[in-house]
Amino acid sequence: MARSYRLLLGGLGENPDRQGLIKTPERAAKAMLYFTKGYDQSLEDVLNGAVFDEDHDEMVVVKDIEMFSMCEHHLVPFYGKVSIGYLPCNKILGLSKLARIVEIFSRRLQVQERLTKQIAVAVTQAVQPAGVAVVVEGVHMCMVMRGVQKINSKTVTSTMLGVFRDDPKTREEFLNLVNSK
Ligand SMILES: Nc1nc2c(ncn2[C@@H]2O[C@H](COP(=O)(O)OP(=O)(O)OP(=O)(O)O)[C@@H](O)[C@H]2O)c(=O)[nH]1
Ligand SMILES: [Zn+2]
Repeated sequence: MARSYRLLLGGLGENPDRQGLIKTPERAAKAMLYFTKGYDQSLEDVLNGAVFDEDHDEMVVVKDIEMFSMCEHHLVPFYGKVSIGYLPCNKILGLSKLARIVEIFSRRLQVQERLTKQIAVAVTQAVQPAGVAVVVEGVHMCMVMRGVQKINSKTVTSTMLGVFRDDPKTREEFLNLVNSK
């Protein structure tokens, strides 16, 4: 990867051997590997056994989880926040694990729609709840810094599984909780 970044600097007409750029290919490769570290993570590792038996069947919502991802079309960032709700079926998940699940799938080359669905499916796999809801609000730098340059645009995507898909009241309760201050 560092060799590729060196070529890229040449392609920009830069001198990769000038002082400020000598270590840039290694730095950039390291940064890109960090932005995509989710490829090396599995759901099982991240859960670390933090699934607990609990007689709780009311909605759990963790909202406004920060998310940084990389647009797979332009290799520039998109970022925003993720809200996750689930309706437990006698099993709950360590709360931090919801944020860690966001990390597994956001730290990859992504489109926001797939990211949203992958998070919902992972929560389902982790605790087999009665339903899962995920809403992602993202700002895409490919639409801000280039292209159509719409600096205030936000993209909202959602995935509703189980009761959140089938029951409008459950979905509404989730959306009210997510949209409340
Ligand atoms: N659905 C979806 N599209 C995305 C996402 N991120 C970027 N895109 C879009 O991917 C598309 C790629 O379109 P192309 O026409 O091949 O590329 P482009 O010429 O750079 O397009 P413009 O961005 O319109 O200038 C663009 O419409 C982007 O807005 C995403 O997360 N989801
Ligand atoms: Zn893009």
